[in-house]
Amino acid sequence: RKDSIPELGVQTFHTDELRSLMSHIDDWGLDTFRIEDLSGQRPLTAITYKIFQERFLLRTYAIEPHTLISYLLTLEDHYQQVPYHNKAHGADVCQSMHVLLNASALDGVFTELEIMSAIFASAVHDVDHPGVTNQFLINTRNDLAIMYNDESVLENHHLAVAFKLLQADERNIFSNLAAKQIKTLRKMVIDMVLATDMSKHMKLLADLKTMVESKKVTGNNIIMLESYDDRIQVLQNMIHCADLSNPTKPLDIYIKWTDRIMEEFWRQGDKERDLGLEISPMCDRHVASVEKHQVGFIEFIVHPLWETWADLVYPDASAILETLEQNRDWYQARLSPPSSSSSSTTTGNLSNSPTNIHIVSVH
Ligand SMILES: COc1ccc(C2=NN(C(C)C)C(=O)[C@@H]3CC=CC[C@H]23)cc1C#CC(=O)NCc1ccccc1
Ligand SMILES: [Mg+2]
Ligand SMILES: [Zn+2]
Repeated sequence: RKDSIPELGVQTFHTDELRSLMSHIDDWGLDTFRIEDLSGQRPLTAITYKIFQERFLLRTYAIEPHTLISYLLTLEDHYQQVPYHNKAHGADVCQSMHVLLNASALDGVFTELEIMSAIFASAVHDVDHPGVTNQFLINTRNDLAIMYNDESVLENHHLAVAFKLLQADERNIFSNLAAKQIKTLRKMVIDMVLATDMSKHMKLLADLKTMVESKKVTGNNIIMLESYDDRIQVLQNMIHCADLSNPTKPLDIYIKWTDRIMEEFWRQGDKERDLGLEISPMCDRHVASVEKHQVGFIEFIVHPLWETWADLVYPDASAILETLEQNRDWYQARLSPPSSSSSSTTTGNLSNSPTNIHIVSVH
């Protein structure tokens, strides 16, 4: 008996509205929060199912719809209910990767298997995230740090959980792939998820810059990638860009992600305070994070990465880079102290949490 699968993969009382939203699956800035509400709290299943359908991956790899739904629902249930690194973030990175793969500079560059690997890696990349950093797990001698010898502890765990869930027959979406295809997919997914460890950021960016400098394109400006190393390096930077895409989204969406990550950082700070540990940067909710932190994330991490990505796929990511720069200017305008001293008292007592800044900008 085949349980009939709902049209959009999830049970919802808002079929028309959800269908309409999902028709924008190819657009940058899709409102993942709205999809979370309309999909019965199933944003990851709804979004990933739609992308697999849109790219005909079920047909190409003979994936049974109910096997895919069963895997996605279980994967989604293994994302923890933490403020930021939850199923909505997984869904958001998956949809962002889907859009990045559509860059015209990458037209026909990646194989169907590489594309499915990238979508799958994005959907699983933070599964079972406990809402604390690798350093916190290492400092508290957490079992995960012992298990993975302090090396990319979270990212190794996300991968192990994702592949463990595939072992059940009713969830094995890759059961009809050839052995060699499974081997290739597994290696690429591992390489991509491990690349989302922020400690790899500088090396990833340096190699991307080298690639941009020596960029080879075909007649119609399509990037040429000969070796596995070149291909996986681009895919690793894409999932890294997707993971760092919050500041490139429409401002109201970016602010919501910032509110969530700050709450997650502050809860870690609360744990560190209770444990008598030194409180990590940006994690002390009783200290308005110093301005250098606030713009530091965009100035020193997000913008350099997206500027380089935009170079590689020029002009495909120009609008994204433009939004990032507008958002950065918005934050800076609200963080730099006003010139006259008289008004310093009003902004002085506004803690620099994004919500307050938002209120200031509105009123
Ligand atoms: C969405 O904002 C973010 C989203 C994510 C992260 C991440 N940080 N890191 C490292 C760099 C610490 C990670 O390893 C995380 C795991 C993997 C990838 C990136 C993650 C930071 C921010 C921020 C900020 C940030 O300062 N906003 C500006 C700000 C802060 C306070 C008040 C107002 C504004
Ligand atoms: Mg992660
Ligand atoms: Zn992530």
